Amino acid sequence: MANEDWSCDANDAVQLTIVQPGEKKPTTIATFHPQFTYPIFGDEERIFGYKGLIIRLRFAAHDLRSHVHISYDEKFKAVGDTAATDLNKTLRDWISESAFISLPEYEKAVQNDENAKDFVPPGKRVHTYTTNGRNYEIWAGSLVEPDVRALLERAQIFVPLFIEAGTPLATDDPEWTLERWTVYFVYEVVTPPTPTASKYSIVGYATTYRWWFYHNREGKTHPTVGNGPFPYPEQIKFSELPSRLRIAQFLILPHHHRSGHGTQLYTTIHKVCVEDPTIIELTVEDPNEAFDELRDAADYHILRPEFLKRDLNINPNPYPANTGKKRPRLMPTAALIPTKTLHEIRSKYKIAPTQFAHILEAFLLSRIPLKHRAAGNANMARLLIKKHNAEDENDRRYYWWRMLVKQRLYKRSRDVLIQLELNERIQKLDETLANVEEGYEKLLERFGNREERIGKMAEEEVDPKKASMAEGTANGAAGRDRTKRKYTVIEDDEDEGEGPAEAAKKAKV
Ligand SMILES: CC(=O)SCCNC(=O)CCNC(=O)[C@H](O)C(C)(C)COP(=O)(O)OP(=O)(O)OC[C@H]1O[C@@H](n2cnc3c(N)ncnc32)[C@H](O)[C@@H]1OP(=O)(O)O
Repeated sequence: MANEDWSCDANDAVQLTIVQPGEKKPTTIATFHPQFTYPIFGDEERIFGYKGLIIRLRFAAHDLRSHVHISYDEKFKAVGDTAATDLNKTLRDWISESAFISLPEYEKAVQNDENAKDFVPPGKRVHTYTTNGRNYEIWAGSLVEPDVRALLERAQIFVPLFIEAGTPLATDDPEWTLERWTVYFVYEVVTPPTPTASKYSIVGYATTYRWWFYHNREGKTHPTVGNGPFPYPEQIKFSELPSRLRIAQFLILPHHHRSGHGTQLYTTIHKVCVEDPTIIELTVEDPNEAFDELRDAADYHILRPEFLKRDLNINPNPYPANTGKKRPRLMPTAALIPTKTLHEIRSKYKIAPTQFAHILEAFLLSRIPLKHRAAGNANMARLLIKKHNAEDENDRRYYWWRMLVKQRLYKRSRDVLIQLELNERIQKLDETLANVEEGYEKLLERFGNREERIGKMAEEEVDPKKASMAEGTANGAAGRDRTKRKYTVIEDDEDEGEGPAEAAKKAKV
Protein backbone atom coordinates (compact mmCIF):
# COMPACT_ATOMS: atom_id res chain seq x y z
CA MET A 1 0.00 0.00 0.00
CA ALA A 2 1.32 3.46 -0.88
CA ASN A 3 2.96 5.43 1.91
CA GLU A 4 0.59 8.39 1.41
CA ASP A 5 -2.34 6.26 2.52
CA TRP A 6 -0.64 5.84 5.87
CA SER A 7 0.36 9.45 6.29
CA CYS A 8 -1.92 12.14 7.71
CA ASP A 9 -1.83 15.88 8.33
CA ALA A 10 -0.53 16.40 11.86
CA ASN A 11 -2.39 19.71 12.26
CA ASP A 12 -5.66 17.88 11.58
CA ALA A 13 -4.82 14.90 13.75
CA VAL A 14 -3.98 16.97 16.85
CA GLN A 15 -7.01 18.35 18.64
CA LEU A 16 -6.80 20.52 21.74
CA THR A 17 -9.70 20.51 24.12
CA ILE A 18 -10.38 22.70 27.15
CA VAL A 19 -12.46 20.87 29.74
CA GLN A 20 -14.20 21.65 33.02
CA PRO A 21 -16.12 19.49 35.51
CA GLY A 22 -19.64 18.63 34.37
CA GLU A 23 -22.64 17.05 36.04
CA LYS A 24 -21.11 13.59 36.05
CA LYS A 25 -17.91 13.88 34.08
CA PRO A 26 -15.86 16.66 32.51
CA THR A 27 -17.41 18.57 29.65
CA THR A 28 -15.75 20.35 26.74
CA ILE A 29 -15.59 24.14 26.64
CA ALA A 30 -13.74 24.39 23.33
CA THR A 31 -11.89 22.25 20.81
CA PHE A 32 -9.44 23.60 18.27
CA HIS A 33 -6.53 22.51 16.08
CA PRO A 34 -2.97 23.78 16.31
CA GLN A 35 -1.59 26.25 13.78
CA PHE A 36 1.74 24.44 13.56
CA THR A 37 3.07 21.02 14.40
CA TYR A 38 6.40 21.10 12.58
CA PRO A 39 8.48 21.43 15.77
CA ILE A 40 6.98 18.15 16.97
CA PHE A 41 6.36 16.14 13.81
CA GLY A 42 8.83 17.67 11.34
CA ASP A 43 8.70 20.23 8.54
CA GLU A 44 6.10 18.37 6.51
CA GLU A 45 3.73 18.36 9.48
CA ARG A 46 2.71 14.79 8.67
CA ILE A 47 2.43 11.68 10.79
CA PHE A 48 3.15 8.30 9.29
CA GLY A 49 1.54 4.97 10.11
CA TYR A 50 -2.06 5.57 11.15
CA LYS A 51 -5.56 5.73 9.71
CA GLY A 52 -8.23 7.78 11.45
CA LEU A 53 -5.67 9.19 13.88
CA ILE A 54 -6.78 11.60 16.61
CA ILE A 55 -4.31 12.93 19.17
CA ARG A 56 -6.45 14.67 21.72
CA LEU A 57 -4.71 16.98 24.19
CA ARG A 58 -7.03 17.87 27.03
CA PHE A 59 -6.47 20.78 29.44
CA ALA A 60 -8.42 21.61 32.57
CA ALA A 61 -9.70 25.16 32.14
CA HIS A 62 -8.34 26.52 35.42
CA ASP A 63 -4.93 24.88 36.08
CA LEU A 64 -4.31 23.33 32.64
CA ARG A 65 -3.93 19.82 34.06
CA SER A 66 -3.17 17.99 30.83
CA HIS A 67 -3.94 14.68 29.22
CA VAL A 68 -2.84 12.97 26.02
CA HIS A 69 -5.20 10.52 24.36
CA ILE A 70 -4.29 8.80 21.12
CA SER A 71 -6.85 6.89 19.05
CA TYR A 72 -6.84 5.49 15.51
CA ASP A 73 -8.65 3.02 13.28
CA GLU A 74 -5.61 1.20 11.95
CA LYS A 75 -1.85 1.18 12.53
CA PHE A 76 0.80 0.34 9.95
CA LYS A 77 2.54 -2.97 10.63
CA ALA A 78 6.27 -2.36 10.57
CA VAL A 79 8.10 -3.59 7.44
CA GLY A 80 11.85 -3.62 7.87
CA ASP A 81 12.89 -0.12 9.01
CA THR A 82 9.55 1.42 8.10
CA ALA A 83 7.34 1.75 11.14
CA ALA A 84 4.58 4.01 12.35
CA THR A 85 5.71 7.15 14.23
CA ASP A 86 6.14 6.35 17.89
CA LEU A 87 3.64 8.93 19.15
CA ASN A 88 4.10 8.30 22.84
CA LYS A 89 7.82 8.81 22.53
CA THR A 90 7.53 11.88 20.31
CA LEU A 91 4.98 13.59 22.54
CA ARG A 92 6.86 12.87 25.76
CA ASP A 93 9.53 15.34 24.65
CA TRP A 94 6.90 18.08 24.79
CA ILE A 95 4.30 17.13 27.38
CA SER A 96 4.88 16.16 31.00
CA GLU A 97 4.76 12.52 32.02
CA SER A 98 1.72 13.14 34.23
CA ALA A 99 -0.40 13.69 31.09
CA PHE A 100 0.02 10.07 30.00
CA ILE A 101 -2.40 8.49 32.48
CA SER A 102 -5.59 6.71 31.42
CA LEU A 103 -8.57 8.82 30.35
CA PRO A 104 -10.86 7.64 33.20
CA GLU A 105 -8.11 8.50 35.70
CA TYR A 106 -7.73 11.97 34.19
CA GLU A 107 -11.45 12.61 34.05
CA LYS A 108 -11.79 11.52 37.66
CA ALA A 109 -8.98 13.86 38.69
CA VAL A 110 -10.59 16.85 36.92
CA GLN A 111 -14.10 16.02 38.07
CA ASN A 112 -13.13 15.51 41.72
CA ASP A 113 -10.34 18.06 42.05
CA GLU A 114 -10.69 19.19 45.64
CA ASN A 115 -8.48 22.23 45.17
CA ALA A 116 -10.30 23.56 42.14
CA LYS A 117 -12.83 25.57 44.10
CA ASP A 118 -10.07 27.57 45.82
CA PHE A 119 -7.87 27.94 42.77
CA VAL A 120 -6.63 31.45 42.07
CA PRO A 121 -4.22 32.15 39.25
CA PRO A 122 -0.62 32.52 40.43
CA GLY A 123 0.99 35.91 41.05
CA LYS A 124 -1.13 38.95 41.69
CA ARG A 125 -4.12 40.38 39.90
CA VAL A 126 -3.01 43.36 37.82
CA HIS A 127 -6.08 44.12 35.71
CA THR A 128 -9.78 43.32 35.41
CA TYR A 129 -12.10 44.09 32.52
CA THR A 130 -15.50 43.21 31.09
CA THR A 131 -16.24 42.40 27.47
CA ASN A 132 -19.71 41.53 26.20
CA GLY A 133 -20.92 41.16 29.73
CA ARG A 134 -18.18 38.59 30.55
CA ASN A 135 -15.56 39.25 33.19
CA TYR A 136 -11.83 38.75 32.82
CA GLU A 137 -8.77 39.13 35.00
CA ILE A 138 -5.08 39.40 34.21
CA TRP A 139 -2.62 37.99 36.73
CA ALA A 140 1.14 38.43 36.76
CA GLY A 141 3.86 36.62 38.65
CA SER A 142 7.60 36.11 38.60
CA LEU A 143 9.00 32.89 37.20
CA VAL A 144 10.77 32.47 40.52
CA GLU A 145 7.41 31.61 42.08
CA PRO A 146 6.87 27.81 41.93
CA ASP A 147 3.15 28.06 41.13
CA VAL A 148 3.86 30.41 38.20
CA ARG A 149 6.44 27.93 36.91
CA ALA A 150 4.07 24.98 37.37
CA LEU A 151 1.27 26.64 35.40
CA LEU A 152 3.63 27.86 32.69
CA GLU A 153 5.08 24.37 32.28
CA ARG A 154 1.61 23.08 31.47
CA ALA A 155 0.84 26.01 29.16
CA GLN A 156 4.10 25.80 27.21
CA ILE A 157 2.91 23.13 24.81
CA PHE A 158 0.86 25.90 23.20
CA VAL A 159 4.08 27.66 22.15
CA PRO A 160 5.22 25.26 19.39
CA LEU A 161 1.59 24.73 18.39
CA PHE A 162 0.67 28.40 17.94
CA ILE A 163 3.79 30.60 17.81
CA GLU A 164 5.95 30.19 14.76
CA ALA A 165 9.59 29.58 15.70
CA GLY A 166 8.59 29.78 19.37
CA THR A 167 10.37 27.55 21.86
CA PRO A 168 9.23 26.79 25.42
CA LEU A 169 11.18 28.50 28.21
CA ALA A 170 13.63 26.57 30.32
CA THR A 171 12.13 26.84 33.78
CA ASP A 172 14.95 25.12 35.64
CA ASP A 173 17.49 27.92 35.30
CA PRO A 174 19.11 29.52 38.35
CA GLU A 175 16.95 31.82 40.39
CA TRP A 176 18.83 35.01 39.49
CA THR A 177 17.90 34.54 35.86
CA LEU A 178 14.32 33.31 36.46
CA GLU A 179 13.89 36.57 38.37
CA ARG A 180 14.07 38.48 35.09
CA TRP A 181 10.90 36.82 33.82
CA THR A 182 7.29 37.76 34.51
CA VAL A 183 4.40 35.67 33.23
CA TYR A 184 0.96 37.19 32.61
CA PHE A 185 -2.12 34.96 32.60
CA VAL A 186 -5.51 36.03 31.25
CA TYR A 187 -8.51 34.28 32.80
CA GLU A 188 -12.23 34.53 32.35
CA VAL A 189 -14.12 34.57 35.63
CA VAL A 190 -17.05 32.21 35.08
CA THR A 191 -19.90 30.89 37.16
CA PRO A 192 -18.45 27.57 38.36
CA PRO A 193 -20.18 24.73 36.49
CA THR A 194 -20.38 22.61 39.68
CA PRO A 195 -20.19 23.54 43.37
CA THR A 196 -16.61 22.25 43.58
CA ALA A 197 -15.33 23.60 40.27
CA SER A 198 -13.09 26.62 39.74
CA LYS A 199 -14.43 29.98 38.66
CA TYR A 200 -11.34 30.58 36.49
CA SER A 201 -11.09 29.59 32.84
CA ILE A 202 -7.89 30.20 30.84
CA VAL A 203 -7.90 32.69 27.95
CA GLY A 204 -4.21 33.21 27.19
CA TYR A 205 -0.84 34.18 28.54
CA ALA A 206 2.34 36.11 27.82
CA THR A 207 5.92 35.93 29.02
CA THR A 208 8.16 38.96 29.38
CA TYR A 209 11.76 39.37 30.42
CA ARG A 210 14.01 42.18 31.43
CA TRP A 211 16.94 42.93 29.22
CA TRP A 212 19.85 45.07 30.35
CA PHE A 213 19.55 48.62 29.06
CA TYR A 214 22.88 50.23 28.30
CA HIS A 215 22.88 53.85 29.38
CA ASN A 216 24.59 56.27 27.14
CA ARG A 217 26.51 58.12 29.83
CA GLU A 218 27.08 61.19 27.71
CA GLY A 219 28.40 64.06 29.77
CA LYS A 220 28.58 61.91 32.88
CA THR A 221 31.72 60.72 34.61
CA HIS A 222 33.07 57.46 33.29
CA PRO A 223 32.73 54.43 35.55
CA THR A 224 36.01 53.31 37.02
CA VAL A 225 37.24 49.79 37.66
CA GLY A 226 37.18 49.04 41.39
CA ASN A 227 39.43 46.76 43.35
CA GLY A 228 36.68 45.45 45.62
CA PRO A 229 35.88 41.77 46.17
CA PHE A 230 33.98 39.81 43.55
CA PRO A 231 31.21 38.77 43.61
CA TYR A 232 29.99 42.00 45.07
CA PRO A 233 29.06 41.79 48.73
CA GLU A 234 25.66 43.38 48.16
CA GLN A 235 23.56 41.22 45.86
CA ILE A 236 22.64 42.71 42.49
CA LYS A 237 18.94 42.18 41.81
CA PHE A 238 18.40 41.67 38.12
CA SER A 239 14.76 42.54 38.54
CA GLU A 240 15.76 46.06 39.60
CA LEU A 241 18.45 47.03 37.13
CA PRO A 242 17.52 49.53 34.40
CA SER A 243 16.08 47.37 31.66
CA ARG A 244 14.13 47.04 28.52
CA LEU A 245 11.13 44.83 29.00
CA ARG A 246 10.72 42.40 26.15
CA ILE A 247 7.58 40.45 25.34
CA ALA A 248 8.78 36.97 24.43
CA GLN A 249 5.69 34.83 23.93
CA PHE A 250 2.18 36.10 23.59
CA LEU A 251 -0.80 33.86 23.07
CA ILE A 252 -4.59 34.04 23.20
CA LEU A 253 -6.35 30.70 22.74
CA PRO A 254 -8.24 30.43 19.42
CA HIS A 255 -11.75 30.33 20.86
CA HIS A 256 -11.09 33.75 22.42
CA HIS A 257 -9.54 35.41 19.35
CA ARG A 258 -10.72 38.77 18.04
CA SER A 259 -12.49 39.74 21.23
CA GLY A 260 -9.93 42.28 22.37
CA HIS A 261 -8.09 40.06 24.88
CA GLY A 262 -4.74 40.43 23.11
CA THR A 263 -5.17 44.19 23.23
CA GLN A 264 -6.06 44.08 26.93
CA LEU A 265 -3.03 41.92 27.68
CA TYR A 266 -0.63 44.09 25.67
CA THR A 267 -2.00 47.30 27.17
CA THR A 268 -1.67 45.85 30.68
CA ILE A 269 1.98 44.93 30.08
CA HIS A 270 2.58 48.39 28.65
CA LYS A 271 0.98 50.02 31.71
CA VAL A 272 3.16 47.97 34.04
CA CYS A 273 6.21 49.24 32.12
CA VAL A 274 5.15 52.86 32.32
CA GLU A 275 4.64 52.55 36.06
CA ASP A 276 7.97 50.81 36.72
CA PRO A 277 10.81 53.35 36.99
CA THR A 278 13.44 50.66 36.33
CA ILE A 279 11.98 49.87 32.90
CA ILE A 280 13.10 52.18 30.15
CA GLU A 281 11.36 50.73 27.12
CA LEU A 282 8.93 48.03 26.02
CA THR A 283 10.08 45.87 23.12
CA VAL A 284 8.88 42.69 21.44
CA GLU A 285 10.88 39.65 20.42
CA ASP A 286 10.28 38.74 16.80
CA PRO A 287 6.61 39.73 16.49
CA ASN A 288 4.50 38.15 13.77
CA GLU A 289 2.10 39.96 11.46
CA ALA A 290 -0.95 39.58 13.69
CA PHE A 291 0.96 40.80 16.72
CA ASP A 292 2.33 43.78 14.78
CA GLU A 293 -1.20 44.78 13.90
CA LEU A 294 -2.39 44.36 17.45
CA ARG A 295 0.52 46.38 18.79
CA ASP A 296 0.14 49.17 16.20
CA ALA A 297 -3.55 49.55 16.99
CA ALA A 298 -2.91 49.49 20.76
CA ASP A 299 0.02 51.94 20.61
CA TYR A 300 -1.94 54.25 18.32
CA HIS A 301 -4.76 54.22 20.84
CA ILE A 302 -2.29 55.03 23.65
CA LEU A 303 -0.37 57.81 21.87
CA ARG A 304 -3.05 59.52 19.80
CA PRO A 305 -4.63 61.46 22.70
CA GLU A 306 -1.18 62.76 23.71
CA PHE A 307 -0.38 63.79 20.12
CA LEU A 308 -3.75 65.53 19.86
CA LYS A 309 -3.23 67.28 23.18
CA ARG A 310 0.06 68.67 21.88
CA ASP A 311 -1.58 69.49 18.55
CA LEU A 312 1.22 67.74 16.66
CA ASN A 313 1.34 68.49 12.97
CA ILE A 314 3.95 69.03 10.30
CA ASN A 315 4.99 72.64 9.89
CA PRO A 316 4.32 73.32 6.19
CA ASN A 317 6.76 76.29 6.16
CA PRO A 318 9.99 75.00 7.66
CA TYR A 319 12.31 77.39 5.82
CA PRO A 320 12.83 80.95 6.99
CA ALA A 321 11.15 83.55 4.75
CA ASN A 322 14.46 84.72 3.25
CA THR A 323 15.52 81.28 1.92
CA GLY A 324 14.14 82.21 -1.48
CA LYS A 325 13.92 79.52 -4.13
CA LYS A 326 17.21 77.93 -3.19
CA ARG A 327 16.58 74.95 -1.05
CA PRO A 328 19.03 74.17 1.78
CA ARG A 329 20.69 70.79 1.41
CA LEU A 330 19.79 69.48 4.83
CA MET A 331 16.37 68.22 5.91
CA PRO A 332 14.90 70.84 8.27
CA THR A 333 13.64 68.12 10.62
CA ALA A 334 13.61 70.19 13.80
CA ALA A 335 11.64 72.93 12.02
CA LEU A 336 9.11 70.40 10.68
CA ILE A 337 8.30 68.53 13.88
CA PRO A 338 9.00 69.30 17.56
CA THR A 339 11.77 66.75 18.03
CA LYS A 340 12.38 67.55 21.72
CA THR A 341 8.70 67.19 22.62
CA LEU A 342 8.56 63.93 20.70
CA HIS A 343 11.53 62.60 22.59
CA GLU A 344 9.77 63.48 25.86
CA ILE A 345 6.58 61.71 24.77
CA ARG A 346 8.49 58.64 23.68
CA SER A 347 10.38 58.43 26.96
CA LYS A 348 7.18 58.94 28.96
CA TYR A 349 5.33 56.16 27.14
CA LYS A 350 8.41 53.92 26.89
CA ILE A 351 7.76 52.94 23.29
CA ALA A 352 10.77 51.66 21.31
CA PRO A 353 12.09 54.20 18.75
CA THR A 354 11.05 52.46 15.52
CA GLN A 355 7.62 51.61 16.86
CA PHE A 356 7.22 55.20 18.04
CA ALA A 357 8.21 56.44 14.59
CA HIS A 358 5.54 54.21 13.00
CA ILE A 359 2.82 55.52 15.23
CA LEU A 360 3.95 59.13 14.85
CA GLU A 361 4.16 58.84 11.07
CA ALA A 362 0.68 57.30 10.92
CA PHE A 363 -0.66 60.10 13.11
CA LEU A 364 1.02 62.87 11.08
CA LEU A 365 -0.38 61.29 7.92
CA SER A 366 -3.85 61.33 9.46
CA ARG A 367 -3.56 65.09 9.97
CA ILE A 368 -3.25 65.65 6.22
CA PRO A 369 -6.73 65.65 4.65
CA LEU A 370 -7.27 62.49 2.55
CA LYS A 371 -7.59 64.32 -0.77
CA HIS A 372 -4.00 65.57 -0.35
CA ARG A 373 -2.63 62.05 0.12
CA ALA A 374 -1.87 59.30 -2.41
CA ALA A 375 -4.72 57.24 -0.93
CA GLY A 376 -7.13 60.08 -1.76
CA ASN A 377 -5.81 60.36 -5.35
CA ALA A 378 -3.69 63.45 -4.74
CA ASN A 379 -1.95 64.73 -7.86
CA MET A 380 1.42 63.13 -7.25
CA ALA A 381 3.01 64.25 -10.53
CA ARG A 382 2.29 67.86 -9.65
CA LEU A 383 3.50 67.42 -6.10
CA LEU A 384 6.80 65.96 -7.28
CA ILE A 385 7.36 69.03 -9.45
CA LYS A 386 6.21 71.62 -6.93
CA LYS A 387 7.65 69.90 -3.85
CA HIS A 388 7.91 72.24 -0.84
CA ASN A 389 6.80 75.16 -3.01
CA ALA A 390 3.29 73.76 -3.54
CA GLU A 391 0.63 76.44 -3.00
CA ASP A 392 -1.59 74.43 -0.68
CA GLU A 393 -0.16 73.98 2.79
CA ASN A 394 -1.53 70.42 3.02
CA ASP A 395 0.30 69.54 -0.19
CA ARG A 396 3.46 70.90 1.38
CA ARG A 397 2.75 68.92 4.55
CA TYR A 398 2.37 65.77 2.50
CA TYR A 399 5.60 66.48 0.65
CA TRP A 400 7.42 66.91 3.94
CA TRP A 401 5.72 63.84 5.45
CA ARG A 402 7.12 61.74 2.63
CA MET A 403 10.54 63.27 3.11
CA LEU A 404 10.51 62.58 6.86
CA VAL A 405 9.59 58.93 6.36
CA LYS A 406 12.19 58.54 3.62
CA GLN A 407 14.78 60.11 5.87
CA ARG A 408 14.08 57.57 8.61
CA LEU A 409 14.03 54.65 6.19
CA TYR A 410 17.25 55.80 4.59
CA LYS A 411 19.04 56.16 7.93
CA ARG A 412 18.01 52.68 8.98
CA SER A 413 19.18 51.02 5.78
CA ARG A 414 21.96 53.30 4.70
CA ASP A 415 24.49 50.47 4.51
CA VAL A 416 22.36 48.53 2.03
CA LEU A 417 21.19 51.52 0.04
CA ILE A 418 24.57 53.13 -0.59
CA GLN A 419 25.62 49.99 -2.40
CA LEU A 420 22.96 50.62 -5.06
CA GLU A 421 23.13 52.92 -8.05
CA LEU A 422 21.52 56.27 -7.31
CA ASN A 423 18.49 55.61 -9.53
CA GLU A 424 17.92 52.19 -8.03
CA ARG A 425 18.37 53.62 -4.54
CA ILE A 426 15.70 56.24 -5.19
CA GLN A 427 13.38 53.63 -6.67
CA LYS A 428 13.77 51.24 -3.72
CA LEU A 429 13.20 54.02 -1.25
CA ASP A 430 10.07 55.11 -3.13
CA GLU A 431 8.73 51.56 -3.21
CA THR A 432 9.37 51.11 0.47
CA LEU A 433 7.71 54.40 1.25
CA ALA A 434 4.63 53.35 -0.75
CA ASN A 435 4.42 50.07 1.20
CA VAL A 436 4.84 51.78 4.54
CA GLU A 437 2.24 54.39 3.62
CA GLU A 438 -0.21 51.70 2.54
CA GLY A 439 0.23 50.04 5.96
CA TYR A 440 -0.46 53.34 7.73
CA GLU A 441 -3.58 53.97 5.65
CA LYS A 442 -4.87 50.55 6.71
CA LEU A 443 -4.08 51.23 10.34
CA LEU A 444 -5.91 54.57 10.16
CA GLU A 445 -8.89 52.97 8.45
CA ARG A 446 -9.13 50.24 11.07
CA PHE A 447 -8.75 52.77 13.84
CA GLY A 448 -11.38 55.05 12.29
CA ASN A 449 -13.82 52.16 11.87
CA ARG A 450 -13.34 51.15 15.44
CA GLU A 451 -13.90 54.65 16.80
CA GLU A 452 -17.01 54.94 14.64
CA ARG A 453 -18.38 51.67 15.96
CA ILE A 454 -17.74 52.74 19.51
CA GLY A 455 -19.40 56.09 18.79
CA LYS A 456 -22.46 54.34 17.34
CA MET A 457 -22.71 52.08 20.33
CA ALA A 458 -22.66 55.12 22.60
CA GLU A 459 -25.34 56.79 20.49
CA GLU A 460 -27.53 53.76 20.81
CA GLU A 461 -27.42 54.50 24.49
CA VAL A 462 -25.59 51.39 25.39
CA ASP A 463 -24.40 51.59 28.98
CA PRO A 464 -21.28 53.78 28.48
CA LYS A 465 -19.19 51.53 30.69
CA LYS A 466 -20.10 48.52 28.59
CA ALA A 467 -19.43 50.38 25.36
CA SER A 468 -15.88 51.24 26.36
CA MET A 469 -15.21 47.75 27.61
CA ALA A 470 -16.59 46.32 24.40
CA GLU A 471 -13.93 48.09 22.36
CA GLY A 472 -12.09 44.86 21.83
CA THR A 473 -15.17 43.08 20.58
CA ALA A 474 -16.00 45.95 18.29
CA ASN A 475 -12.52 45.49 16.84
CA GLY A 476 -13.55 42.19 15.41
CA ALA A 477 -15.63 43.62 12.60
CA ALA A 478 -12.86 45.70 11.07
CA GLY A 479 -11.64 45.10 7.53
CA ARG A 480 -9.84 41.81 7.03
CA ASP A 481 -7.78 43.10 4.13
CA ARG A 482 -4.37 42.82 5.72
CA THR A 483 -0.80 42.99 4.58
CA LYS A 484 2.35 42.34 6.52
CA ARG A 485 4.57 45.41 6.83
CA LYS A 486 6.28 45.24 3.50
CA TYR A 487 9.77 46.52 2.91
CA THR A 488 11.42 46.42 -0.43
CA VAL A 489 15.03 46.56 0.64
CA ILE A 490 14.59 47.89 4.07
CA GLU A 491 14.23 45.75 7.09
CA ASP A 492 12.55 47.58 9.87
CA ASP A 493 13.32 45.73 13.05
CA GLU A 494 13.18 46.59 16.71
CA ASP A 495 15.52 49.21 18.08
CA GLU A 496 17.45 47.07 20.41
CA GLY A 497 21.06 47.80 19.82
CA GLU A 498 22.41 45.31 22.28
CA GLY A 499 19.60 42.75 22.34
CA PRO A 500 20.39 39.05 22.14
CA ALA A 501 20.80 37.59 18.67
CA GLU A 502 17.39 36.16 18.05
CA ALA A 503 17.21 34.80 14.58
CA ALA A 504 14.45 32.52 15.73
CA LYS A 505 11.89 33.17 18.35
CA LYS A 506 14.02 31.53 20.93
CA ALA A 507 13.33 32.42 24.47
CA LYS A 508 16.39 32.47 26.66
CA VAL A 509 16.03 32.47 30.40
C1 LIG B 1 5.76 38.17 20.49
C2 LIG B 1 4.96 37.00 19.96
O1 LIG B 1 4.73 36.04 20.67
S1 LIG B 1 4.41 37.05 18.35
C3 LIG B 1 3.24 35.76 18.28
C4 LIG B 1 1.87 36.24 18.66
N1 LIG B 1 1.04 35.09 18.97
C5 LIG B 1 0.45 34.29 18.06
O2 LIG B 1 0.51 34.50 16.85
C6 LIG B 1 -0.24 33.09 18.61
C7 LIG B 1 -1.62 32.84 17.98
N2 LIG B 1 -2.43 34.05 17.89
C8 LIG B 1 -2.87 34.71 18.99
O3 LIG B 1 -2.55 34.40 20.13
C9 LIG B 1 -3.80 35.88 18.75
O4 LIG B 1 -4.36 35.76 17.48
C10 LIG B 1 -3.11 37.28 18.85
C11 LIG B 1 -2.35 37.41 20.15
C12 LIG B 1 -2.13 37.47 17.69
C13 LIG B 1 -4.22 38.34 18.77
O5 LIG B 1 -5.02 38.21 19.91
P1 LIG B 1 -6.56 38.68 19.90
O6 LIG B 1 -7.07 38.62 21.28
O7 LIG B 1 -7.29 37.92 18.87
O8 LIG B 1 -6.38 40.19 19.43
P2 LIG B 1 -7.44 41.37 19.58
O9 LIG B 1 -8.83 40.85 19.55
O10 LIG B 1 -7.06 42.22 20.73
O11 LIG B 1 -7.15 42.14 18.21
C14 LIG B 1 -6.69 43.45 18.17
C15 LIG B 1 -6.17 43.77 16.80
O12 LIG B 1 -5.04 42.97 16.51
C16 LIG B 1 -5.01 42.67 15.11
N3 LIG B 1 -5.11 41.22 14.92
C17 LIG B 1 -5.51 40.29 15.82
N4 LIG B 1 -5.45 39.05 15.27
C18 LIG B 1 -5.00 39.21 14.01
C19 LIG B 1 -4.73 38.31 12.94
N5 LIG B 1 -4.88 37.00 13.06
N6 LIG B 1 -4.27 38.83 11.79
C20 LIG B 1 -4.08 40.14 11.64
N7 LIG B 1 -4.35 41.05 12.62
C21 LIG B 1 -4.79 40.59 13.78
C22 LIG B 1 -6.19 43.38 14.52
O13 LIG B 1 -5.77 44.67 14.15
C23 LIG B 1 -7.13 43.46 15.67
O14 LIG B 1 -8.07 44.47 15.55
P3 LIG B 1 -9.46 44.16 14.76
O15 LIG B 1 -10.01 42.90 15.34
O16 LIG B 1 -10.26 45.40 15.03
O17 LIG B 1 -9.10 44.01 13.32
